[in-house]
Amino acid sequence: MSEKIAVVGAGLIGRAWAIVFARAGFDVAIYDAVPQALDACQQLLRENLSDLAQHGLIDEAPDVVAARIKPAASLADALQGAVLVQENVKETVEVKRQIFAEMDKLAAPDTILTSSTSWIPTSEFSEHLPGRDRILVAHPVNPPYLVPLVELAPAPWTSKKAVARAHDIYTRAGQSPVLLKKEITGFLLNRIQGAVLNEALNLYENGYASSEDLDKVLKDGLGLRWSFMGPFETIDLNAPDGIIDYAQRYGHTYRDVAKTQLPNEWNETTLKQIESERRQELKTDQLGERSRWRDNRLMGLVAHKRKQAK
Ligand SMILES: NC(=O)C1=CN([C@@H]2O[C@H](COP(=O)(O)OP(=O)(O)OC[C@H]3O[C@@H](n4cnc5c(N)ncnc54)[C@H](O)[C@@H]3O)[C@@H](O)[C@H]2O)C=CC1
Ligand SMILES: O=C(O)[C@@H](O)C(=O)[C@H](O)[C@@H](O)CO
Repeated sequence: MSEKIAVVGAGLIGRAWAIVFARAGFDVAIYDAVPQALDACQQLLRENLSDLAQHGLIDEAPDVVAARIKPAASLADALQGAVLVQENVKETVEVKRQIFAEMDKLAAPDTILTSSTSWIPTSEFSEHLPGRDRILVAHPVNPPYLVPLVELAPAPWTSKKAVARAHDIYTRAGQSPVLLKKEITGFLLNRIQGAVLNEALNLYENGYASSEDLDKVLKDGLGLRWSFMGPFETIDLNAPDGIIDYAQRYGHTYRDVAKTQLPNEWNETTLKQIESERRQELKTDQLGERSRWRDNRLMGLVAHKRKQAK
């Protein structure tokens, strides 16, 4: 009998996690407090699975994978017999505290409870729970069935055994887990993503470049290299004698420039201006279609990387 994963919250990320685990052979129970969300989920799952199959990114027929994903009538039913629960509900600490208190009561003592939260450290929603030693953040990147990074961010009281078991399950599910050695808001990816967005907003707001050109800096520049190399690997190759040589050549300039890189206020005026420029390129009712375009481009990239790796 296959191991069971419970997915709580059948929205954008919950649905995607269901695909990740079902594709890897786990049985998946998916639950949502809003029945309509569960209904919508089934159709969207089939669309995503069909696209993945077209790019050769699932090894079984879409229907076989879809058959492993079963809606649960209650939270208790979803958690029954699960080895791991992936929570994907609203991004507020209050809702996370509430759902983890419920799940801690319902789940078997050895079930690992994880949150997809984008920013909230585990200790902010697990501290007072009896089963806190089996709770940790497992933050995905959207969509996790294409972007395999998952950030494991335990609280100081999360047991090493729970972290090791979570790491094993995500690895077997085809993900690429990284481990935070201590807690920080936003973990690794969103802090780095935030630093890039912060500087892009500053440069836009102060009239240095258009939003279109700032997007090009990533998609026709940094993003190309970073699609197969990280920042340290990149600079290690950008000076004849590697990273130290690079630092000796440019480190002082990065330090000086950093003093001018101030926190951005994300003010409404700037964001509305960028939004209006985006809406000239893409109407609001085209966002869904564009998301599928993004996923198909990502699928092509992932399929290419898989071929390269063989
Ligand atoms: N959207 C994204 O790109 C990413 C989101 N995340 C995180 O994943 C979590 C979910 O995000 P999305 O899927 O985008 O949100 P969403 O709004 O698409 O889905 C949330 C779902 O949870 C359900 N829900 C709310 N309260 C519930 C409860 N008490 N019990 C069961 N179901 C409940 C809602 O009905 C809804 O279907 C958030 O913590 C978010 O920060 C993480 C990485 C990427
Ligand atoms: O970008 C992503 O996929 C993830 O890092 C997320 O957590 C959210 O979408 C993030 O961008 C917003 O918090």
